[in-house]
Amino acid sequence: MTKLAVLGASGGIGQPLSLLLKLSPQLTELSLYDIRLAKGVATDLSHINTNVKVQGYDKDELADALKDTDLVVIPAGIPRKPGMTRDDLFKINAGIIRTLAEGVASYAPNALVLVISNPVNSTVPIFKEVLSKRGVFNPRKLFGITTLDLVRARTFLNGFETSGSFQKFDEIHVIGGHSGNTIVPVLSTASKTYSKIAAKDRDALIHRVQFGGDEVVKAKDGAGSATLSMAYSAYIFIERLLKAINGSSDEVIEDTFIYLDNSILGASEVRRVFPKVDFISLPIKLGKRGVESIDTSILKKLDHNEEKLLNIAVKELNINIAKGVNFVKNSSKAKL
Ligand SMILES: NC(=O)c1ccc[n+]([C@@H]2O[C@H](COP(=O)([O-])OP(=O)(O)OC[C@H]3O[C@@H](n4cnc5c(N)ncnc54)[C@H](O)[C@@H]3O)[C@@H](O)[C@H]2O)c1
Ligand SMILES: O=C(O)C[C@H](O)C(=O)O
Repeated sequence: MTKLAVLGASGGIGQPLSLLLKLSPQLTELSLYDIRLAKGVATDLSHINTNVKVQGYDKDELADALKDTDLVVIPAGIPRKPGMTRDDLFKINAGIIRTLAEGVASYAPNALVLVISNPVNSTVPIFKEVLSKRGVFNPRKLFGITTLDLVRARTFLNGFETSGSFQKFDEIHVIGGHSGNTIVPVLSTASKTYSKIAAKDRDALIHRVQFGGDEVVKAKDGAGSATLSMAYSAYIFIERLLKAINGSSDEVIEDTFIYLDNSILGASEVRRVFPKVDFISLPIKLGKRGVESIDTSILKKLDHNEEKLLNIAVKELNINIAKGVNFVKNSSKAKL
């Protein structure tokens, strides 16, 4: 029995993600929550003859929506319009995430939590701060979803859009954070494909992965950002995480944004390289408890350019993280 709640289930990401989750062979129950339309989306999906039971919940039913959930995935919040950065979403999304984190702390304190809402570099720290304040933070169970960056890197590197051919993926990762310069594609490990690309094309490829979100925002022309590719990315991450928590004997490693708690194997090694960073996306070994350990071997595999990009990323990341942490600290002070 595995129950998953989607918070923000009626949105551009929430709806296709809920559809994919309704097809999941590893879930038994799906709880759809939104401030609008969740019951409609749930009723629609409930007519599909798969084994996942679906229930919708209205604005004032967060407690019921979260009851007995094993996983909570959060795409609630506003998306970008052309000309905006992800950080511009902070003003509105920070408050939404804080409210939902309070809900999770009260009604699903043991659930695994997967945050999609932007700016991820700040919303995940907000979530952590709220759970910590409430005494229920478990560093093995909180994830920022950065899978879309990896999906883009795999697509652009292999020229899938133009060739349309499906090849076996090269061993690549995307580390750092989830916005512009904080996104660090590690493509040099894909030796066969990457070495064939000329240096100027490599720079263009890296830039395209870092700023791929802008392409979609521009093409949607004010109607939002990536939704379908994001739903796909969240779904593949969730399926991998479910496989790991269900005790798969295969090794499950995924790039995801986590808190570097000292109890996690590999965290102190990352902190030796980047003493100030508290959250970062790296290849994470997943297991029954959620985060098992950090695969730090990636840090030794970077080429000179990737090392340079990671140093730039970490500086910006630290600013984004501090913004999230201070938001919760300052709002707690304001309440005193
Ligand atoms: N992590 C990533 O890689 C990634 C990728 C794409 C988009 N995003 C982010 O995901 C978020 C959602 O994007 P979207 O395109 O689905 O937006 P959307 O506006 O289409 O949907 C957001 C949904 O959240 C709901 N919502 C708002 N406040 C809520 C609350 N307090 N509780 C529950 N639901 C609430 C809205 O009613 C809406 O249905 C944005 O912040 C976007 O930037 C992240
Ligand atoms: O670009 C955005 O604002 C949405 C998302 O973070 C993306 O990478 O597509």
